[in-house]
Amino acid sequence: MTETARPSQLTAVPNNEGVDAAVAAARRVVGALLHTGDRSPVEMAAVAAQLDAVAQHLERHAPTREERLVDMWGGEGVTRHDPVTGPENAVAPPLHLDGREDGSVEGRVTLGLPYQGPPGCVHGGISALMLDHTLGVANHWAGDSGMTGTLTLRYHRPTPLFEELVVTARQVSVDGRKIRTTGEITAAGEVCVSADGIFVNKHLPRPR
Ligand SMILES: CCCCCCCC/C=C\CCCCCCCC(=O)SCCNC(=O)CCNC(=O)[C@H](O)C(C)(C)COP(=O)(O)OP(=O)(O)OC[C@H]1O[C@@H](n2cnc3c(N)ncnc32)[C@H](O)[C@@H]1OP(=O)(O)O
Repeated sequence: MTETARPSQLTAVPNNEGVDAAVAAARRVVGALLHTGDRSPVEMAAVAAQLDAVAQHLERHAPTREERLVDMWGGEGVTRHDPVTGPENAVAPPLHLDGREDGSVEGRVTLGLPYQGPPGCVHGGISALMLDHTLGVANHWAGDSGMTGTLTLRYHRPTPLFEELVVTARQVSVDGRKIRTTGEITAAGEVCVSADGIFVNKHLPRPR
């Protein structure tokens, strides 16, 4: 058998239509607003009015929050709305994750200005968010999963914006309800952040 692992998609594939397309446009707006700022000839009051009109239109036609929560947690929809990979979530970078035959998961992402912490670098909380989620998905891929109990991070070097990051995670052990999972973010082959997590096998009921 060769070394080549057959990747398996662990994140919802964007539809490029419907809400996914609107969310992709919204992400672009968030990036463009931050990039443009107030030192430009753009009439921001007009931009604000346009965006408010869009928000009002959406809110008028939205189901109740309870209905939407049931919808979100139905079927295989669980990866469509999370804040890391979800194509329906404008806050998500989004990171795309694949499962590997060796039991690990891997994703690639390039982050822009909305995720900045130190100058030109990724905010540490964003790195923590991506690692928490990726470790959680690695647990699903391995077969035993749970909620994050303790997540320990080591920030080895600043994580660059505008460069491809590789986020990886793997389940290390299962001891009763306690699951140990590790992961890291690398840039150009160098480890920027490493994570060591204890997850506890517990799942909250899905809204019905
Ligand atoms: C295209 C389709 C693809 C399909 C495939 C899709 C796959 C992917 C799908 C979906 C991926 C989703 C990925 C999500 C990832 C993100 C995860 C989160 O963000 S979770 C939110 C943050 N975490 C919380 O809010 C927890 C809050 N805390 C609690 O609820 C409890 O404290 C909990 C559950 C952590 C523990 O409570 P107890 O009562 O169940 O635990 P006790 O019975 O006391 O302890 C059991 C054992 O665990 C240890 N333990 C308990 N708490 C611990 C802790 N906080 N840290 C470490 N160990 C702990 C204890 O020492 C004990 O160990 P001893 O058996 O004695 O050895």
